[in-house]
Amino acid sequence: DDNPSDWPQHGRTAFEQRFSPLDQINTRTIGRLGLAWHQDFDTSRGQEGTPLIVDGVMYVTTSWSKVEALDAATGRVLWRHDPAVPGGVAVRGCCDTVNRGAAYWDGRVYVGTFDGRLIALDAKSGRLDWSVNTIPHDATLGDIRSYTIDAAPRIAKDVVIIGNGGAEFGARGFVSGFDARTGRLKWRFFTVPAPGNQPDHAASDNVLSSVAYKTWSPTGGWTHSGGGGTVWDSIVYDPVTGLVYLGVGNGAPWNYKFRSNGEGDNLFLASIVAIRPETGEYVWHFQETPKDQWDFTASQPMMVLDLPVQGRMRHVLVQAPKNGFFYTLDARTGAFISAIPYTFLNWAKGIDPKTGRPDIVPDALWSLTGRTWFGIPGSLGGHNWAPMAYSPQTGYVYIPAQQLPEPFKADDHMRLHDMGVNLGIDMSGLPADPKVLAAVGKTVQGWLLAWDPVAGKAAFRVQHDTPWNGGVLATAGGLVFQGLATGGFEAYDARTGARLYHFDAHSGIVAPPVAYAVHNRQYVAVEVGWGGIFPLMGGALARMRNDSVNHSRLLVFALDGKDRLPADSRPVQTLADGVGSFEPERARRGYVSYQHFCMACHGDNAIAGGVLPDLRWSGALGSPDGFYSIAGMGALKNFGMVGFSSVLKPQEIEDIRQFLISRARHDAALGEDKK
Ligand SMILES: O=C(O)c1cc(C(=O)O)c2c(n1)C(=O)C(=O)c1cc(C(=O)O)[nH]c1-2
Ligand SMILES: [Ca+2]
Repeated sequence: DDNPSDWPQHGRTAFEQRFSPLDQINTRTIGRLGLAWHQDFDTSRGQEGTPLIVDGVMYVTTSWSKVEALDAATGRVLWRHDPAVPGGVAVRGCCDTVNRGAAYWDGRVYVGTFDGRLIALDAKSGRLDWSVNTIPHDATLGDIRSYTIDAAPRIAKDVVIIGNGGAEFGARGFVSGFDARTGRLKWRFFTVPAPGNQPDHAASDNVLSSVAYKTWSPTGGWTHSGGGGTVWDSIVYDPVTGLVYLGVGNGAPWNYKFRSNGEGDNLFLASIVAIRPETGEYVWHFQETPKDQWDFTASQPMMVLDLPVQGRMRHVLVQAPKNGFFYTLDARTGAFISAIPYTFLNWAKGIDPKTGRPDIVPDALWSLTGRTWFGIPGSLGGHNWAPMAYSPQTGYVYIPAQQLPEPFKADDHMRLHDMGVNLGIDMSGLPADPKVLAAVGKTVQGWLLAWDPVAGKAAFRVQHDTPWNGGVLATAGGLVFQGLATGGFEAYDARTGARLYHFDAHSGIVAPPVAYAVHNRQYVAVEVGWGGIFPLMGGALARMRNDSVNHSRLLVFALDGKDRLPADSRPVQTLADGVGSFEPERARRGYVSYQHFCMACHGDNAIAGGVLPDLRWSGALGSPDGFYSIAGMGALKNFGMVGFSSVLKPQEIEDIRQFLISRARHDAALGEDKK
């Protein structure tokens, strides 16, 4: 914390509290806050990056893992680096081609690329120092299917640590540690055992065979799908304990019965695992959600705090994972301290106060009951990846919390596909009936939640219009900053939640703001760009009370800032001329294929959330051949839209086109176009 002007690490300091000690912008001066400068990005997909600021230079990462170095006072571009991620890789990621940020260490900038590389750039020139493939195609990795990187690397003791995503498709989670100078692999830690419990010659060998393997059915589907457990976002290095904490993700596939024959807790899924940065050696683990079948990742951002617990100061690790409980663990030992619901949840009756193990509601085990479970939280969690912040002034943790219920029902004909997601869940989404949508819409909520981690309860909640809001920044000016899904950039009084500032950013914000200073002038910067999984997949829910589109840019605020954004523009979408007709039976079949292969990006039931094309209004709908050239043959592959001819027959792709026409005609009749 020697350098209050900088934001040199992902969560500013190693403890990742996202608190800036700067106070020039404060509850008294906030009325003078204005846009100082902005800078457009050259991509129009989700922006989730945390900018780093070191000695007056800002390092930002954008969608497709691109990197820019800017003069942090003026926005002048110093260098740009495009790692040229092939467009077709987009389809290997569940959740947009986002990137959450770089790591800086000793004159180098480290970035994980969406296609699985870790690159080290010279911080002065942007020149590539080294590049390694973190996902080697060797036998130890089990089924190599869908590994992508969107998380920020972390640095601990001269080791760069990075994981990956992919558990919605099929992946076996692991993290790797590379020598920060040379890029040489030092160790690898797998989070899930090898299919036959054979050694990987990795740091995880002992603990996997002695502890984890017996928590899996030896004949479960995981032996083909990899089991999941991807470390796709949070990794925290704690210099006080010398440990690295890994936030481990969900099971692959989600369906626990298919995955593990309905047996065992499936370690280390949905767990926090502590390892040593020098060797990758296992130290402790804590499983938050045994038998995961709700995508209840423990990969949500973690932070380290020193807090009084029953009158005694403890060095703790806290997390508000998807499953709805706020966890406090002893950082050195992993010992369970508490887990308290931070949002409404219905999957567990409570938590064993000694062990921290949840008492799971039997009906919630949808893969075993065969019945539909209306789960709260749903798979997007009570809190997803958007970072929380802590203010030592108030003692509150500020959580971008949400409520997004979801029906879970087993797919009785589960088989593993080569393309598209592999969840083992019935993929039907919401009906198009506006009455049903309105009813479901009422359950969909978003808040800025000020959580008192000592008292174990909410201090206050700021109600937002929608879920999927941005990450949070707390500052010594007594302020909390957050961007919103609906495009507002807001500042709140950290004590009361009173809104003190609003700026219309013209596009949903999901990224977390940062604060820094150059020449004694304080700035607050945030990446703008609606995206991530919710607007891609969310369908009607993502459009509820929100017409956000993606305009990707960096906004930088300061006192007396005078810059302005160009006029807002939203595309006008109408039924394409000559869109043609459809056969109801073909459209019905097309719906099933659409939900399986297209929905994850273009939205549930063909309603897109403002980032990727809404296919109801696609100009390609009128031409069977044109549509096939894109959806079958991959004419738009360089933009991230691959062809599906290897998994869908031409007539199945034509069924999808007819389904989209049926949806366009239905919704145009409801007056849904032109929005
Ligand atoms: O299981 C995984 O491997 C994995 C990866 C990712 C990712 O890499 O972004 C997400 C998720 N899961 C996930 O469950 C999730 O809700 C999610 C949201 C986002 C996002 O960036 O908006 N990514 C991911
Ligand atoms: Ca997941």
